[in-house]
Amino acid sequence: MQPITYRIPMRVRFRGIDTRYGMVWRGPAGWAEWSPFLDYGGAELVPWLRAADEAADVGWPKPVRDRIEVNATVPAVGPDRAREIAAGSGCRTAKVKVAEAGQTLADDLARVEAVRDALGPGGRIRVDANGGWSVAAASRALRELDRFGLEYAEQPCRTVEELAELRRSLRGTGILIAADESIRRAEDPYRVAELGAADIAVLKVQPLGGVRAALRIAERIGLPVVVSSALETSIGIRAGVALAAALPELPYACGLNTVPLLGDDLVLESLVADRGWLPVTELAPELDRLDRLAAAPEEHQFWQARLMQTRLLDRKGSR
Ligand SMILES: O=C(O)CCC(=O)c1ccccc1C(=O)O
Ligand SMILES: [Mg+2]
Repeated sequence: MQPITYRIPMRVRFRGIDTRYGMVWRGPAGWAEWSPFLDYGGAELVPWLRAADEAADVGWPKPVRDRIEVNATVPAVGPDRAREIAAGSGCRTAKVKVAEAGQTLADDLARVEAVRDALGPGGRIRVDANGGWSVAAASRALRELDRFGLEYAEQPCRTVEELAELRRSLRGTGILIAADESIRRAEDPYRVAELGAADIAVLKVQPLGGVRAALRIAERIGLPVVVSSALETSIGIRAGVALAAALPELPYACGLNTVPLLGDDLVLESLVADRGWLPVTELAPELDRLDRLAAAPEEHQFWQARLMQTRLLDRKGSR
């Protein structure tokens, strides 16, 4: 079938995005989503396309579990909204965005404190700085935030070298480091492990080229893995669920509960956590939702051209 372009407003602005766009189509094996962010381009889009082709043409590897524990995702909002999101999610684990441009450590401390209050002492809190801190700023901020008990800090600094330096400086504090951008936007995802830059690897299906490609990285990287979303609709989240379901070990909750950040969804039974868990089940878009959420004709034309260019790059690269 011809790919359809969707357009879904975000409920909360996230990563500078307030409208999410992407394409979905059905192939012999099932439904696929291709939704590279608009700030990605060129050859960077090829793995995102391979992930969609896998979903449409091949389907999922064999699952070893039938449900996936997930974290609530708390954007860089004020403490009251943060408390509501964490408490309302039903999850035992929350991931809190920190180091947002224009905000201060005091904002991060208030947000994390509110989330600790919502989850209680048995809850787990991880923070994600998206590379927003220098080594010195991260070292100070993480020690202060750890008053509220941190499970780990995701991408506290931008580069692999900085992560390695920070991780050495935090030795003895028990604060763990997870790498996200240093894996998904890196030439070489294994440098993180080679340089001792992280304790945990965050893996996302679309930027890494599909479920099987991510499984191979998980196997080689030798670190515990957290599967996380790229803000997809339930169709794309299903691929993350397939990866999480197929990993031999899954010691941490996954970052796959991001459908609540979208204002709408393409399926009727959305992949939204029920008491902290996502089921491993099949799903398909509803035709009237595809109609209602269809992007404007000029937006669809842009995405068709983007898809065609990426297919050409994919063929060139694999020759
Ligand atoms: O991990 C989660 O809880 C949600 C996924 C998430 O945070 C995310 C979603 C889209 C783009 C980047 C990120 C990120 O982890 O930085
Ligand atoms: Mg991240």
